[in-house]
Amino acid sequence: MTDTKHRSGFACLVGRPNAGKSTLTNALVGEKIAITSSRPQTTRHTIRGIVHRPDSQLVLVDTPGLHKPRTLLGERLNHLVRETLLEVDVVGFCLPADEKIGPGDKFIAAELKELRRTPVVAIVTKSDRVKPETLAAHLLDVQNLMNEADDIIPVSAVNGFQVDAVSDLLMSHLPEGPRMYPDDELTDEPENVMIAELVREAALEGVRDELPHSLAVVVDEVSEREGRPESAPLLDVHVLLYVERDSQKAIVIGRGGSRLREVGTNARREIEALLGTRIHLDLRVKVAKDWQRDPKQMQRLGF
Ligand SMILES: Nc1nc2c(ncn2[C@@H]2O[C@H](COP(=O)(O)OP(=O)(O)OP(=O)(O)O)[C@@H](O)[C@H]2O)c(=O)[nH]1
Repeated sequence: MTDTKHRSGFACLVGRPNAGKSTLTNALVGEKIAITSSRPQTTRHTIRGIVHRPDSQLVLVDTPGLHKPRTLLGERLNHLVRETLLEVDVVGFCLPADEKIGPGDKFIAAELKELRRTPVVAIVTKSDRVKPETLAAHLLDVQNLMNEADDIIPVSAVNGFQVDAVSDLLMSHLPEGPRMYPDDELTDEPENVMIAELVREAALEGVRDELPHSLAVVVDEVSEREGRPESAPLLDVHVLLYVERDSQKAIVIGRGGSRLREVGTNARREIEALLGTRIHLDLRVKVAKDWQRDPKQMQRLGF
């Protein structure tokens, strides 16, 4: 390549719930920062990961699933997604290889066509889940869905197939520009938001009901424990989990508090890895009635 100019800019991944956006973000960035879960729609906050190369820097904005709004929360998410789409240099449209193109994908494709100026790369995710001939047929379907000028690329975030190629392709659409972040920066998401996401992820694990939409997690306070030796600091992290109904509170807490203890243990491990220091994690579950439909409560909970 003769082009040695440095490039930098923003990309965001869109796609219907469960399309593999968070997992791909992690694979591109190479460290766990976005939250993955087998439940749809767990990524509420815009989380940025940064891919560093000697000649380019790609800032990834991981957006919540673009979908038809069901509640006030859904409407706000979509507004956030649209704003993000207009601000970035390139959009990666994730379509899982193991599912046929559906109304959700068509809805997003139509939204993307409205963008006009922003280039779109169609990323066919989870390619490890299908046979080559199924993948080939799927790529043709995706091509028919997209504009002629759009790039199409298959990838697997799980076995690493073409992950670097996806970075290259996204980076090729970035404008010339200097580095925007230091090399060791992986995300500029405030730590508290990441802590809240890790607790949320742990609390949703294995819960087989409508909880995902009803659980909001807020970090109340983080403080350094006094009187600890300098070589072994301890952080006290107080986190509030808001649910909408008493019945959901019971689910989160579990019999005799057993489930909440397990959530705490799992989340603590992740948060300690994130912060690189030992923590004491204090979890409280509260009921905020119908918070999803109440703009004031939503604001308080950070939406
Ligand atoms: N086999 C395989 N599974 C994948 C791959 N990428 C994602 N998955 C799985 O697909 C599921 C959904 O992945 P996520 O990354 O959470 O999807 P998402 O699009 O961020 O989902 P939302 O947050 O709901 O919008 C998870 O169970 C992942 O483990 C892949 O490349 N191969």
